[in-house]
This record gives sequence, C-alpha cells and structure tokens, in this order.
Amino acid sequence: MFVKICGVRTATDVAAVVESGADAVGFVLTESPRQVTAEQARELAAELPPDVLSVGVCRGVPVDWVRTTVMAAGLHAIQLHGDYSPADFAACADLPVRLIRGVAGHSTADHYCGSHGEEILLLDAPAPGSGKPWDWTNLAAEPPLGQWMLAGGLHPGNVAEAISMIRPWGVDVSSGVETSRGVKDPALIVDFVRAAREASR
Ligand SMILES: O=C(O)c1ccccc1NCC(=O)[C@H](O)[C@H](O)COP(=O)(O)O
Repeated sequence: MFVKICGVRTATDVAAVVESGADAVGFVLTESPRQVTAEQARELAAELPPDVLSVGVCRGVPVDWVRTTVMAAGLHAIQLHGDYSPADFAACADLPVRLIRGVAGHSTADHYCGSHGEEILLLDAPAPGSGKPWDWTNLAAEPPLGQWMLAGGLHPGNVAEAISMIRPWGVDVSSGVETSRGVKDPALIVDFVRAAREASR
C-alpha cells in the first residue's frame, strides 16, 4: 500500500512523515492554505530520506510554470491536479521526475492510469484538499486499471474500511491528518499510515 501525505508545510510535519513511514509527501506549490514556495519545498524535501517520494502538487497553472518550479524545488515527482491534458503530461515527459495525475473521481471506473501518460492516477474529491469524501463505493466492483490512489475525505478512522472495500494501489490524505485547515497533526499522520498498512496486510 503506497501512502502519500499531502500538504506538508513545516519541518515538524516532515519529521512526522518520516516517523510514520509514509511513502510520499506532497508539497502544494499553487494556491491553497497549504501552499509553499519552491524554496520552502526544497528545504523541507532535503530533510526526507531518499526513498520517500517528494511530490510537487500543482493546480490551475501553466505547465511551463510547473516544470520550472518543480525543478527549482528539486522534487521527485509532479502531481498535475485537475484539468490537464495528455499534451500537458507529454510536455513534462522529458523531465527526470515521476508523473501523477489527480482528477475528480467518479463512482464508475471511467479513468485508467496511464491514459494521459502518467505513472500514478489519483482519484480525488471534486474539491481537492477539502476533506470532503465522495462516493467511491462502486469502484469496488470495477476498479480502475493500474497504479491508482484513492483520496478525498480519508482519515485514520475510515482509511482501513476504504482499503478493504476498494483495494486501491495507494491512498492519499491531507485534511484527515490536520487539526485545522493546513495544520498537520503528527499523531494523526502516524495513525493514518499505521491504519493503512494494517488494512493492506
Ligand atoms: O490539498 C490542497 O490544498 C490542494 C490544493 C490544490 C490542488 C491539490 C490539493 N491537494 C491534492 C491532494 O493530493 C490531497 O491530498 C487530496 O486532495 C486529498 O485531500 P483531503 O480530502 O483533504 O484529504
């Protein structure tokens, strides 16, 4: 089970992620209560072990800006979130990074990983980072193909049930490990990763 903690903003958050054993960390580089600059992302990512994937999360900005900013931050992966085309993904294909496509999910499997050239597909709520769940129940019968992650309203108390029901390749969380918008809780990060790992055994 691949576990990503998104919207990390402080050195304390990073330390909690490392302690939790999560696989990936998302740094939101565009408008959000969790937004960090490329320089901040670079400094925070430098505190991560090399096997933890550092992801630059971008929404609603031109792909040229994404390329420049993620490279300046020295991150391992780009998450293009929302209305990005296959051409946008192709425009990043020459970079030494992994590509993640974040989209609003549907309760039927009309998405598949790789359709835009991405390595990982993230099926999320319509409002990313809102903490609001969406109806993913029908995915159990017809899950997407490939490496896909479930996100949107997950938290330590429901991630095990979601994994048992849907069997995604990975899970992603932001609000569910926060005490208030943009403020991560180290204990919730550890609880979330533990619950996800136990459910996928
Ligand atoms: O988290 C944000 O603020 C955000 C802003 C703009 C684009 C994407 C954003 N987050 C993407 C993520 O990967 C979140 O972890 C995902 O939406 C789940 O969020 P939540 O429902 O709050 O757990």
